[in-house]
Amino acid sequence: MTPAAPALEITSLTKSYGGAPALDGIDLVVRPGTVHCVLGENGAGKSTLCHAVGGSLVPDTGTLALYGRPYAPRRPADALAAGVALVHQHFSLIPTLTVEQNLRLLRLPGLDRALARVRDTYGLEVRSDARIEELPVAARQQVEIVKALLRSPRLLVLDEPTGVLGPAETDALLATCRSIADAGGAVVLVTHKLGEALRAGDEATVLRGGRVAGGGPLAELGARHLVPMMIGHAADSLDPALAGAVGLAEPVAATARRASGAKGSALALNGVTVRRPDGTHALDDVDLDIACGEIVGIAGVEGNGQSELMALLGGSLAPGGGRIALGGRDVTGAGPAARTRAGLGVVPEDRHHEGCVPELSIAENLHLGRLGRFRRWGVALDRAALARAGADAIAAHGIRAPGPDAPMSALSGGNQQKVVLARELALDPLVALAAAQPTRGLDIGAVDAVHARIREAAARGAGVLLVSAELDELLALSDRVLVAYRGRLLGPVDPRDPDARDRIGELMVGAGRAQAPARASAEP
Ligand SMILES: Nc1ncnc2c1ncn2[C@@H]1O[C@H](COP(=O)(O)OP(=O)(O)OP(=O)(O)O)[C@@H](O)[C@H]1O
Repeated sequence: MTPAAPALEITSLTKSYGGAPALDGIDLVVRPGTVHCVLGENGAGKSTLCHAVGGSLVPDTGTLALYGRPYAPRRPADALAAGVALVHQHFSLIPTLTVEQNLRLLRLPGLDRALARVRDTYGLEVRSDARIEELPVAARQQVEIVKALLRSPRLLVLDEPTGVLGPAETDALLATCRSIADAGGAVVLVTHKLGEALRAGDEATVLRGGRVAGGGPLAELGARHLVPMMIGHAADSLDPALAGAVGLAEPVAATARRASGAKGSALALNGVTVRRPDGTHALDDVDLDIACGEIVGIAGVEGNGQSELMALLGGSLAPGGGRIALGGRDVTGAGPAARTRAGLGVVPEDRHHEGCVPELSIAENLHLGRLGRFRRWGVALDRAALARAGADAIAAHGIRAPGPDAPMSALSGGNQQKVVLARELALDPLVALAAAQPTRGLDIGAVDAVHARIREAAARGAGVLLVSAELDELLALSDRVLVAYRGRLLGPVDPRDPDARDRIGELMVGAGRAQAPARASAEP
Protein backbone atom coordinates (compact mmCIF):
# COMPACT_ATOMS: atom_id res chain seq x y z
CA MET A 1 0.00 0.00 0.00
CA THR A 2 1.32 3.46 -0.91
CA PRO A 3 0.60 5.74 2.07
CA ALA A 4 -0.40 8.75 -0.05
CA ALA A 5 -2.45 6.71 -2.53
CA PRO A 6 -6.20 7.31 -2.66
CA ALA A 7 -8.31 4.80 -0.77
CA LEU A 8 -10.30 4.42 -3.97
CA GLU A 9 -9.60 5.77 -7.42
CA ILE A 10 -12.16 5.28 -10.16
CA THR A 11 -11.16 6.13 -13.71
CA SER A 12 -13.44 6.40 -16.77
CA LEU A 13 -15.93 3.88 -15.44
CA THR A 14 -18.84 3.00 -17.73
CA LYS A 15 -21.78 0.63 -17.48
CA SER A 16 -24.75 0.44 -19.84
CA TYR A 17 -28.02 -1.45 -19.70
CA GLY A 18 -29.38 -2.33 -23.12
CA GLY A 19 -27.43 0.51 -24.70
CA ALA A 20 -28.51 3.12 -22.13
CA PRO A 21 -25.56 4.30 -20.02
CA ALA A 22 -26.08 4.14 -16.27
CA LEU A 23 -22.46 5.24 -15.72
CA ASP A 24 -20.80 7.26 -18.43
CA GLY A 25 -17.10 7.89 -17.83
CA ILE A 26 -16.99 8.36 -14.06
CA ASP A 27 -13.78 9.63 -12.43
CA LEU A 28 -13.77 9.75 -8.65
CA VAL A 29 -11.11 9.84 -5.94
CA VAL A 30 -11.77 8.96 -2.31
CA ARG A 31 -8.93 9.94 -0.02
CA PRO A 32 -8.01 7.85 3.01
CA GLY A 33 -9.29 9.24 6.28
CA THR A 34 -12.33 10.84 4.66
CA VAL A 35 -16.07 10.38 4.34
CA HIS A 36 -16.87 10.91 0.66
CA CYS A 37 -20.52 11.62 -0.12
CA VAL A 38 -22.03 10.64 -3.46
CA LEU A 39 -25.07 12.76 -4.24
CA GLY A 40 -27.39 13.02 -7.20
CA GLU A 41 -30.95 12.70 -8.38
CA ASN A 42 -32.87 9.45 -8.70
CA GLY A 43 -31.43 7.29 -11.43
CA ALA A 44 -28.17 9.29 -11.56
CA GLY A 45 -26.10 6.09 -11.22
CA LYS A 46 -25.20 6.12 -7.52
CA SER A 47 -26.23 2.52 -6.75
CA THR A 48 -24.64 1.28 -9.98
CA LEU A 49 -21.39 2.88 -8.86
CA CYS A 50 -21.66 1.25 -5.42
CA HIS A 51 -22.31 -2.14 -7.04
CA ALA A 52 -19.22 -1.74 -9.22
CA VAL A 53 -17.09 -0.97 -6.15
CA GLY A 54 -18.68 -3.75 -4.09
CA GLY A 55 -18.14 -6.39 -6.76
CA SER A 56 -21.82 -7.15 -7.42
CA LEU A 57 -21.57 -5.68 -10.92
CA VAL A 58 -18.74 -5.77 -13.45
CA PRO A 59 -18.34 -2.46 -15.34
CA ASP A 60 -18.10 -2.38 -19.14
CA THR A 61 -14.93 -0.27 -19.20
CA GLY A 62 -12.78 1.74 -16.82
CA THR A 63 -10.53 0.89 -13.91
CA LEU A 64 -10.54 0.94 -10.14
CA ALA A 65 -7.61 1.12 -7.74
CA LEU A 66 -7.71 0.48 -4.00
CA TYR A 67 -5.00 2.11 -1.89
CA GLY A 68 -2.80 2.33 -4.97
CA ARG A 69 -3.30 -1.22 -6.21
CA PRO A 70 -5.37 -2.29 -9.22
CA TYR A 71 -8.74 -3.54 -8.02
CA ALA A 72 -11.14 -5.39 -10.30
CA PRO A 73 -13.70 -7.32 -8.24
CA ARG A 74 -15.73 -9.83 -10.27
CA ARG A 75 -17.98 -10.81 -7.36
CA PRO A 76 -18.78 -9.55 -3.83
CA ALA A 77 -16.36 -12.10 -2.29
CA ASP A 78 -13.47 -10.42 -4.17
CA ALA A 79 -14.43 -7.07 -2.69
CA LEU A 80 -14.68 -8.49 0.84
CA ALA A 81 -11.28 -10.17 0.47
CA ALA A 82 -9.81 -6.79 -0.54
CA GLY A 83 -11.31 -5.09 2.53
CA VAL A 84 -14.29 -3.43 0.84
CA ALA A 85 -17.72 -3.81 2.45
CA LEU A 86 -20.93 -2.66 0.78
CA VAL A 87 -24.24 -2.08 2.54
CA HIS A 88 -26.96 -2.20 -0.12
CA GLN A 89 -30.14 -0.17 -0.36
CA HIS A 90 -32.10 -3.43 -0.17
CA PHE A 91 -31.44 -5.74 2.72
CA SER A 92 -29.76 -9.08 2.21
CA LEU A 93 -30.75 -10.65 5.55
CA ILE A 94 -32.81 -13.84 5.78
CA PRO A 95 -36.04 -12.72 7.50
CA THR A 96 -36.93 -16.04 9.15
CA LEU A 97 -33.54 -16.44 10.83
CA THR A 98 -32.36 -14.66 13.97
CA VAL A 99 -29.76 -11.91 13.89
CA GLU A 100 -27.14 -14.32 15.23
CA GLN A 101 -28.00 -17.01 12.68
CA ASN A 102 -27.67 -14.43 9.90
CA LEU A 103 -24.29 -13.30 11.23
CA ARG A 104 -23.07 -16.90 11.60
CA LEU A 105 -23.73 -17.40 7.88
CA LEU A 106 -20.75 -15.09 7.32
CA ARG A 107 -18.52 -17.89 8.71
CA LEU A 108 -16.22 -15.37 10.36
CA PRO A 109 -13.78 -16.77 12.92
CA GLY A 110 -14.25 -15.31 16.42
CA LEU A 111 -17.70 -13.82 15.77
CA ASP A 112 -18.34 -13.04 19.44
CA ARG A 113 -15.05 -11.18 19.76
CA ALA A 114 -15.74 -9.26 16.55
CA LEU A 115 -19.23 -8.32 17.78
CA ALA A 116 -17.78 -7.07 21.06
CA ARG A 117 -15.24 -5.00 19.10
CA VAL A 118 -17.96 -3.41 16.96
CA ARG A 119 -19.98 -2.67 20.09
CA ASP A 120 -17.01 -1.15 21.96
CA THR A 121 -15.63 0.83 19.01
CA TYR A 122 -18.84 2.17 17.51
CA GLY A 123 -21.39 1.68 20.24
CA LEU A 124 -23.47 -0.40 17.82
CA GLU A 125 -25.33 -3.27 19.39
CA VAL A 126 -27.75 -5.79 17.91
CA ARG A 127 -30.30 -8.07 19.56
CA SER A 128 -28.76 -11.41 18.60
CA ASP A 129 -31.80 -13.53 19.46
CA ALA A 130 -34.39 -11.46 17.55
CA ARG A 131 -35.75 -12.81 14.29
CA ILE A 132 -35.08 -10.38 11.45
CA GLU A 133 -38.75 -10.28 10.41
CA GLU A 134 -39.71 -9.12 13.91
CA LEU A 135 -37.34 -6.16 13.83
CA PRO A 136 -38.29 -2.67 12.67
CA VAL A 137 -36.62 -1.53 9.44
CA ALA A 138 -34.11 0.70 11.26
CA ALA A 139 -32.93 -2.24 13.41
CA ARG A 140 -32.52 -4.39 10.28
CA GLN A 141 -30.39 -1.68 8.75
CA GLN A 142 -28.30 -1.65 11.93
CA VAL A 143 -27.71 -5.40 11.53
CA GLU A 144 -26.55 -4.84 7.94
CA ILE A 145 -24.11 -2.21 9.10
CA VAL A 146 -22.79 -4.36 11.95
CA LYS A 147 -22.41 -7.18 9.44
CA ALA A 148 -20.22 -4.94 7.27
CA LEU A 149 -18.19 -3.66 10.23
CA LEU A 150 -17.48 -7.17 11.56
CA ARG A 151 -14.96 -7.52 8.76
CA SER A 152 -13.08 -4.32 9.71
CA PRO A 153 -13.27 -2.94 6.15
CA ARG A 154 -10.75 -0.33 4.98
CA LEU A 155 -13.38 1.00 2.60
CA LEU A 156 -17.02 0.99 3.64
CA VAL A 157 -19.62 1.77 0.98
CA LEU A 158 -23.07 2.72 2.26
CA ASP A 159 -25.84 3.05 -0.34
CA GLU A 160 -28.42 5.39 1.19
CA PRO A 161 -28.22 3.94 4.69
CA THR A 162 -30.08 6.64 6.59
CA GLY A 163 -33.36 6.66 4.65
CA VAL A 164 -34.87 4.22 7.11
CA LEU A 165 -33.23 5.56 10.26
CA GLY A 166 -34.59 7.92 12.89
CA PRO A 167 -32.60 11.02 13.97
CA ALA A 168 -30.74 9.30 16.85
CA GLU A 169 -29.85 6.27 14.74
CA THR A 170 -28.71 8.53 11.91
CA ASP A 171 -26.46 10.44 14.31
CA ALA A 172 -24.97 7.15 15.53
CA LEU A 173 -24.32 5.99 11.97
CA LEU A 174 -22.72 9.27 10.93
CA ALA A 175 -20.52 9.08 14.04
CA THR A 176 -19.53 5.56 12.98
CA CYS A 177 -18.55 6.86 9.54
CA ARG A 178 -16.44 9.54 11.18
CA SER A 179 -14.65 7.03 13.46
CA ILE A 180 -13.83 4.81 10.49
CA ALA A 181 -12.36 7.80 8.65
CA ASP A 182 -10.51 9.03 11.75
CA ALA A 183 -8.98 5.58 12.13
CA GLY A 184 -7.50 5.95 8.62
CA GLY A 185 -10.17 4.06 6.66
CA ALA A 186 -12.52 5.59 4.14
CA VAL A 187 -16.28 5.73 3.67
CA VAL A 188 -18.36 6.27 0.56
CA LEU A 189 -21.75 7.53 1.70
CA VAL A 190 -24.63 7.77 -0.77
CA THR A 191 -27.35 10.04 0.48
CA HIS A 192 -30.19 12.27 -0.68
CA LYS A 193 -30.06 14.29 2.49
CA LEU A 194 -27.90 17.33 2.01
CA GLY A 195 -27.89 18.23 5.68
CA GLU A 196 -26.44 14.84 6.46
CA ALA A 197 -23.74 15.15 3.81
CA LEU A 198 -22.78 18.62 5.02
CA ARG A 199 -22.66 17.39 8.61
CA ALA A 200 -20.76 14.16 8.15
CA GLY A 201 -18.89 14.33 4.86
CA ASP A 202 -15.50 15.75 3.91
CA GLU A 203 -15.86 15.71 0.14
CA ALA A 204 -18.64 15.08 -2.33
CA THR A 205 -19.13 13.96 -5.88
CA VAL A 206 -22.44 14.78 -7.55
CA LEU A 207 -23.67 12.48 -10.32
CA ARG A 208 -26.25 13.42 -12.92
CA GLY A 209 -27.34 11.20 -15.78
CA GLY A 210 -24.44 8.81 -15.19
CA ARG A 211 -21.78 11.55 -15.33
CA VAL A 212 -19.94 13.59 -12.74
CA ALA A 213 -21.76 16.92 -12.48
CA GLY A 214 -19.32 18.39 -9.96
CA GLY A 215 -17.82 17.94 -6.54
CA GLY A 216 -15.18 19.02 -4.07
CA PRO A 217 -14.80 19.76 -0.37
CA LEU A 218 -18.25 20.00 1.20
CA ALA A 219 -17.34 22.89 3.45
CA GLU A 220 -16.58 24.98 0.36
CA LEU A 221 -19.53 23.84 -1.75
CA GLY A 222 -22.40 24.17 0.73
CA ALA A 223 -26.05 23.62 -0.22
CA ARG A 224 -26.08 26.64 -2.53
CA HIS A 225 -23.64 25.05 -4.98
CA LEU A 226 -24.66 21.44 -4.44
CA VAL A 227 -28.39 21.74 -5.14
CA PRO A 228 -28.01 23.15 -8.68
CA MET A 229 -25.43 20.42 -9.44
CA MET A 230 -27.93 17.83 -8.23
CA ILE A 231 -31.10 19.04 -9.91
CA GLY A 232 -29.52 20.62 -13.00
CA HIS A 233 -30.96 24.10 -12.54
CA ALA A 234 -31.07 26.88 -9.96
CA ALA A 235 -32.99 26.05 -6.83
CA ASP A 236 -35.24 29.13 -6.91
CA SER A 237 -38.29 27.11 -7.87
CA LEU A 238 -38.14 24.85 -4.78
CA ASP A 239 -40.96 25.20 -2.28
CA PRO A 240 -39.78 27.60 0.49
CA ALA A 241 -40.39 24.99 3.22
CA LEU A 242 -38.21 22.46 1.40
CA ALA A 243 -35.55 25.05 0.59
CA GLY A 244 -35.47 25.90 4.29
CA ALA A 245 -35.21 22.25 5.24
CA VAL A 246 -32.15 21.65 3.02
CA GLY A 247 -30.43 24.77 4.27
CA LEU A 248 -30.92 26.95 1.19
CA ALA A 249 -33.00 29.53 2.97
CA GLU A 250 -34.04 30.52 6.45
CA PRO A 251 -36.40 27.84 7.80
CA VAL A 252 -39.97 28.95 7.21
CA ALA A 253 -42.88 28.27 9.49
CA ALA A 254 -45.71 26.15 8.13
CA THR A 255 -48.47 28.24 6.64
CA ALA A 256 -52.15 27.51 6.71
CA ARG A 257 -53.30 25.62 3.62
CA ARG A 258 -56.30 26.75 1.72
CA ALA A 259 -59.24 24.61 2.73
CA SER A 260 -60.42 22.38 -0.10
CA GLY A 261 -64.05 23.11 0.50
CA ALA A 262 -64.76 19.37 0.51
CA LYS A 263 -67.00 18.15 3.29
CA GLY A 264 -67.38 15.05 5.39
CA SER A 265 -65.14 12.30 6.61
CA ALA A 266 -62.64 10.75 4.20
CA LEU A 267 -61.14 8.10 6.46
CA ALA A 268 -62.22 7.15 9.94
CA LEU A 269 -60.91 4.64 12.45
CA ASN A 270 -63.13 3.88 15.34
CA GLY A 271 -61.87 2.07 18.44
CA VAL A 272 -59.35 0.14 16.35
CA THR A 273 -57.23 -2.34 18.23
CA VAL A 274 -54.43 -4.61 17.02
CA ARG A 275 -52.65 -7.02 19.32
CA ARG A 276 -49.18 -8.39 18.66
CA PRO A 277 -48.51 -12.13 19.07
CA ASP A 278 -46.98 -11.42 22.51
CA GLY A 279 -50.27 -9.87 23.67
CA THR A 280 -49.10 -6.25 23.71
CA HIS A 281 -51.09 -3.63 21.82
CA ALA A 282 -49.69 -2.47 18.50
CA LEU A 283 -52.76 -0.24 18.19
CA ASP A 284 -54.71 0.52 21.30
CA ASP A 285 -58.30 1.65 20.81
CA VAL A 286 -57.41 4.23 18.18
CA ASP A 287 -59.95 6.82 17.03
CA LEU A 288 -59.02 9.00 14.10
CA ASP A 289 -61.19 10.97 11.71
CA ILE A 290 -59.57 12.59 8.68
CA ALA A 291 -61.82 15.07 6.92
CA CYS A 292 -62.02 15.35 3.15
CA GLY A 293 -59.26 17.71 2.05
CA GLU A 294 -57.35 17.37 5.30
CA ILE A 295 -53.74 16.20 5.69
CA VAL A 296 -53.00 14.51 9.00
CA GLY A 297 -49.35 13.81 9.75
CA ILE A 298 -48.25 10.97 11.99
CA ALA A 299 -44.90 11.44 13.74
CA GLY A 300 -43.31 9.03 16.17
CA VAL A 301 -40.37 6.77 16.80
CA GLU A 302 -40.59 3.71 14.58
CA GLY A 303 -42.26 0.69 16.18
CA ASN A 304 -45.05 2.59 17.95
CA GLY A 305 -47.84 1.20 15.79
CA GLN A 306 -47.21 3.03 12.52
CA SER A 307 -46.44 -0.16 10.55
CA GLU A 308 -49.56 -1.88 11.88
CA LEU A 309 -51.65 1.19 11.05
CA MET A 310 -50.45 1.06 7.45
CA ALA A 311 -50.89 -2.73 7.19
CA LEU A 312 -54.40 -2.33 8.58
CA LEU A 313 -55.31 0.31 6.00
CA GLY A 314 -53.70 -1.69 3.20
CA GLY A 315 -55.89 -4.63 4.16
CA SER A 316 -53.08 -7.06 4.95
CA LEU A 317 -53.84 -6.98 8.68
CA ALA A 318 -57.27 -7.40 10.26
CA PRO A 319 -58.06 -5.40 13.39
CA GLY A 320 -58.77 -7.26 16.63
CA GLY A 321 -61.56 -4.76 17.25
CA GLY A 322 -63.07 -1.55 15.91
CA ARG A 323 -64.02 -0.39 12.46
CA ILE A 324 -62.59 1.47 9.48
CA ALA A 325 -64.73 3.67 7.25
CA LEU A 326 -63.87 5.22 3.91
CA GLY A 327 -66.00 8.18 2.91
CA GLY A 328 -68.53 6.99 5.50
CA ARG A 329 -68.66 3.41 4.11
CA ASP A 330 -67.53 0.56 6.34
CA VAL A 331 -64.51 -1.16 4.75
CA THR A 332 -63.32 -3.07 7.83
CA GLY A 333 -63.89 -6.45 6.20
CA ALA A 334 -62.95 -5.40 2.65
CA GLY A 335 -59.84 -6.87 1.02
CA PRO A 336 -57.07 -4.78 -0.56
CA ALA A 337 -58.62 -4.82 -4.07
CA ALA A 338 -62.05 -3.75 -2.83
CA ARG A 339 -60.47 -0.90 -0.87
CA THR A 340 -58.59 0.25 -3.96
CA ARG A 341 -61.85 0.23 -5.93
CA ALA A 342 -63.54 2.18 -3.14
CA GLY A 343 -60.86 4.89 -3.41
CA LEU A 344 -58.29 4.16 -0.71
CA GLY A 345 -54.75 4.73 -2.00
CA VAL A 346 -52.00 3.16 0.08
CA VAL A 347 -48.28 3.82 -0.32
CA PRO A 348 -46.57 1.28 1.93
CA GLU A 349 -43.29 1.92 3.69
CA ASP A 350 -41.57 -1.04 2.06
CA ARG A 351 -42.22 -0.25 -1.60
CA HIS A 352 -39.83 -2.96 -2.75
CA HIS A 353 -41.65 -5.88 -1.16
CA GLU A 354 -45.19 -4.59 -0.75
CA GLY A 355 -45.66 -1.70 -3.14
CA CYS A 356 -44.74 -3.29 -6.42
CA VAL A 357 -44.08 -6.51 -8.32
CA PRO A 358 -40.46 -6.27 -9.54
CA GLU A 359 -40.91 -8.89 -12.28
CA LEU A 360 -43.84 -7.09 -13.93
CA SER A 361 -43.38 -4.18 -16.31
CA ILE A 362 -43.45 -0.56 -15.20
CA ALA A 363 -46.76 -0.04 -17.06
CA GLU A 364 -48.31 -3.04 -15.28
CA ASN A 365 -47.07 -1.79 -11.91
CA LEU A 366 -48.53 1.64 -12.65
CA HIS A 367 -51.93 -0.01 -13.07
CA LEU A 368 -51.82 -2.87 -10.53
CA GLY A 369 -55.33 -3.60 -9.31
CA ARG A 370 -56.78 -1.74 -12.33
CA LEU A 371 -55.41 -3.84 -15.19
CA GLY A 372 -58.97 -4.92 -16.00
CA ARG A 373 -59.62 -1.72 -17.94
CA PHE A 374 -56.89 -2.75 -20.41
CA ARG A 375 -58.40 -6.18 -21.12
CA ARG A 376 -60.14 -6.81 -24.42
CA TRP A 377 -63.20 -9.02 -24.13
CA GLY A 378 -62.20 -9.37 -20.48
CA VAL A 379 -59.27 -11.62 -21.33
CA ALA A 380 -56.29 -10.49 -23.40
CA LEU A 381 -54.36 -7.48 -22.18
CA ASP A 382 -54.26 -4.62 -24.70
CA ARG A 383 -50.50 -4.16 -24.33
CA ALA A 384 -50.32 -1.17 -26.68
CA ALA A 385 -52.95 0.76 -24.68
CA LEU A 386 -51.26 -0.21 -21.43
CA ALA A 387 -47.87 0.96 -22.73
CA ARG A 388 -49.39 4.30 -23.89
CA ALA A 389 -50.96 4.91 -20.48
CA GLY A 390 -47.67 3.87 -18.84
CA ALA A 391 -45.66 6.27 -21.00
CA ASP A 392 -48.03 9.13 -20.08
CA ALA A 393 -47.61 8.44 -16.36
CA ILE A 394 -43.83 8.12 -16.72
CA ALA A 395 -43.70 11.55 -18.35
CA ALA A 396 -46.17 13.16 -15.94
CA HIS A 397 -44.31 11.96 -12.84
CA GLY A 398 -40.75 12.49 -14.08
CA ILE A 399 -39.96 8.78 -13.73
CA ARG A 400 -36.52 8.01 -15.16
CA ALA A 401 -37.19 4.73 -16.97
CA PRO A 402 -36.05 2.96 -20.13
CA GLY A 403 -39.72 2.71 -21.19
CA PRO A 404 -43.12 1.45 -19.99
CA ASP A 405 -42.38 -2.17 -20.95
CA ALA A 406 -39.12 -2.42 -18.99
CA PRO A 407 -39.33 -4.52 -15.83
CA MET A 408 -39.86 -2.65 -12.60
CA SER A 409 -36.58 -4.16 -11.34
CA ALA A 410 -34.68 -2.07 -13.93
CA LEU A 411 -35.64 1.14 -12.10
CA SER A 412 -33.52 2.85 -9.49
CA GLY A 413 -34.95 2.78 -5.95
CA GLY A 414 -36.27 6.33 -6.07
CA ASN A 415 -37.95 5.78 -9.42
CA GLN A 416 -39.70 2.67 -8.10
CA GLN A 417 -41.08 4.87 -5.33
CA LYS A 418 -42.34 7.36 -7.92
CA VAL A 419 -44.20 4.55 -9.72
CA VAL A 420 -45.98 3.45 -6.54
CA LEU A 421 -46.97 7.03 -5.74
CA ALA A 422 -48.13 7.74 -9.29
CA ARG A 423 -50.36 4.64 -9.20
CA GLU A 424 -52.00 5.42 -5.88
CA LEU A 425 -52.49 9.13 -6.64
CA ALA A 426 -54.19 8.20 -9.92
CA LEU A 427 -57.04 6.30 -8.21
CA ASP A 428 -60.40 7.54 -9.36
CA PRO A 429 -62.08 8.25 -7.07
CA LEU A 430 -59.34 8.98 -4.54
CA VAL A 431 -61.25 9.29 -1.29
CA ALA A 432 -58.25 8.93 0.99
CA LEU A 433 -54.53 8.40 0.64
CA ALA A 434 -52.44 6.73 3.33
CA ALA A 435 -48.76 7.18 2.62
CA ALA A 436 -45.84 6.00 4.71
CA GLN A 437 -42.49 7.69 4.12
CA PRO A 438 -43.62 8.78 0.61
CA THR A 439 -40.44 10.73 -0.11
CA ARG A 440 -37.94 8.26 1.32
CA GLY A 441 -35.14 7.80 -1.18
CA LEU A 442 -36.33 10.61 -3.46
CA ASP A 443 -34.07 13.40 -4.65
CA ILE A 444 -34.83 17.00 -3.72
CA GLY A 445 -36.61 17.81 -6.97
CA ALA A 446 -38.79 14.72 -6.64
CA VAL A 447 -39.57 15.48 -2.98
CA ASP A 448 -40.78 18.89 -4.07
CA ALA A 449 -42.97 17.33 -6.77
CA VAL A 450 -44.43 14.72 -4.39
CA HIS A 451 -45.26 17.38 -1.81
CA ALA A 452 -47.07 19.33 -4.50
CA ARG A 453 -49.02 16.22 -5.54
CA ILE A 454 -50.05 15.42 -1.99
CA ARG A 455 -51.29 18.98 -1.56
CA GLU A 456 -53.14 18.72 -4.88
CA ALA A 457 -54.81 15.44 -3.82
CA ALA A 458 -56.02 17.15 -0.63
CA ALA A 459 -57.13 20.21 -2.61
CA ARG A 460 -59.24 17.88 -4.77
CA GLY A 461 -60.92 16.62 -1.60
CA ALA A 462 -58.98 13.50 -0.59
CA GLY A 463 -58.15 12.98 3.07
CA VAL A 464 -54.46 12.24 3.53
CA LEU A 465 -52.77 10.24 6.27
CA LEU A 466 -49.05 10.93 6.10
CA VAL A 467 -46.69 8.78 8.18
CA SER A 468 -43.21 10.24 8.03
CA ALA A 469 -39.94 10.20 9.90
CA GLU A 470 -39.16 13.62 8.43
CA LEU A 471 -40.40 16.27 10.82
CA ASP A 472 -39.85 19.00 8.23
CA GLU A 473 -42.10 17.12 5.82
CA LEU A 474 -44.84 16.67 8.43
CA LEU A 475 -44.72 20.32 9.44
CA ALA A 476 -44.72 21.56 5.85
CA LEU A 477 -47.67 19.45 4.68
CA SER A 478 -49.95 18.63 7.60
CA ASP A 479 -53.00 20.42 8.91
CA ARG A 480 -52.42 18.67 12.23
CA VAL A 481 -49.80 16.26 13.49
CA LEU A 482 -50.46 13.31 15.78
CA VAL A 483 -47.72 11.32 17.47
CA ALA A 484 -47.76 7.53 17.54
CA TYR A 485 -46.74 6.39 20.99
CA ARG A 486 -47.20 2.82 22.21
CA GLY A 487 -50.13 2.13 19.94
CA ARG A 488 -51.94 5.40 20.63
CA LEU A 489 -52.11 8.62 18.72
CA LEU A 490 -51.22 11.56 20.94
CA GLY A 491 -51.82 15.21 20.20
CA PRO A 492 -52.94 16.94 18.06
CA VAL A 493 -50.13 19.42 17.47
CA ASP A 494 -50.74 22.43 15.24
CA PRO A 495 -47.81 22.68 12.79
CA ARG A 496 -48.15 26.48 12.75
CA ASP A 497 -47.53 26.62 16.49
CA PRO A 498 -43.99 27.99 17.05
CA ASP A 499 -43.40 25.25 19.64
CA ALA A 500 -44.65 22.46 17.36
CA ARG A 501 -41.25 20.75 17.06
CA ASP A 502 -40.67 20.71 20.82
CA ARG A 503 -44.20 19.52 21.49
CA ILE A 504 -43.87 16.67 18.98
CA GLY A 505 -40.48 15.76 20.47
CA GLU A 506 -42.05 15.54 23.94
CA LEU A 507 -44.94 13.40 22.75
CA MET A 508 -42.53 11.07 20.92
CA VAL A 509 -41.07 10.00 24.24
CA GLY A 510 -44.46 9.86 25.87
CA ALA A 511 -43.91 13.05 27.88
CA GLY A 512 -46.93 15.25 28.31
CA ARG A 513 -49.28 12.31 27.84
CA ALA A 514 -51.28 13.39 30.84
CA GLN A 515 -52.35 16.59 29.06
CA ALA A 516 -52.96 14.91 25.73
CA PRO A 517 -56.24 13.20 25.06
CA ALA A 518 -55.91 9.43 25.35
CA ARG A 519 -57.65 9.18 21.99
CA ALA A 520 -56.69 11.22 18.97
CA SER A 521 -59.06 14.05 18.37
CA ALA A 522 -61.63 13.38 15.73
CA GLU A 523 -61.93 17.07 14.96
CA PRO A 524 -59.77 18.65 12.30
N1 LIG B 1 -30.81 -4.01 -13.96
C1 LIG B 1 -31.03 -2.90 -14.67
N2 LIG B 1 -31.52 -2.98 -15.93
C2 LIG B 1 -31.73 -1.86 -16.66
N3 LIG B 1 -31.46 -0.61 -16.22
C3 LIG B 1 -30.97 -0.48 -14.99
C4 LIG B 1 -30.73 -1.61 -14.14
N4 LIG B 1 -30.22 -1.16 -12.96
C5 LIG B 1 -30.16 0.19 -13.06
N5 LIG B 1 -30.61 0.60 -14.27
C6 LIG B 1 -30.70 1.99 -14.75
O1 LIG B 1 -29.48 2.64 -14.49
C7 LIG B 1 -29.70 3.99 -14.09
C8 LIG B 1 -28.98 4.27 -12.79
O2 LIG B 1 -29.63 3.56 -11.73
P1 LIG B 1 -29.11 3.60 -10.23
O3 LIG B 1 -29.90 2.60 -9.46
O4 LIG B 1 -27.64 3.48 -10.22
O5 LIG B 1 -29.52 5.10 -9.81
P2 LIG B 1 -29.40 5.82 -8.38
O6 LIG B 1 -28.64 7.08 -8.60
O7 LIG B 1 -28.88 4.89 -7.35
O8 LIG B 1 -30.91 6.19 -8.10
P3 LIG B 1 -31.78 6.23 -6.70
O9 LIG B 1 -31.39 7.49 -6.02
O10 LIG B 1 -33.19 6.31 -7.18
O11 LIG B 1 -31.48 4.99 -5.93
C9 LIG B 1 -31.20 4.17 -14.00
O12 LIG B 1 -31.64 4.83 -15.15
C10 LIG B 1 -31.75 2.77 -13.96
O13 LIG B 1 -33.02 2.71 -14.58
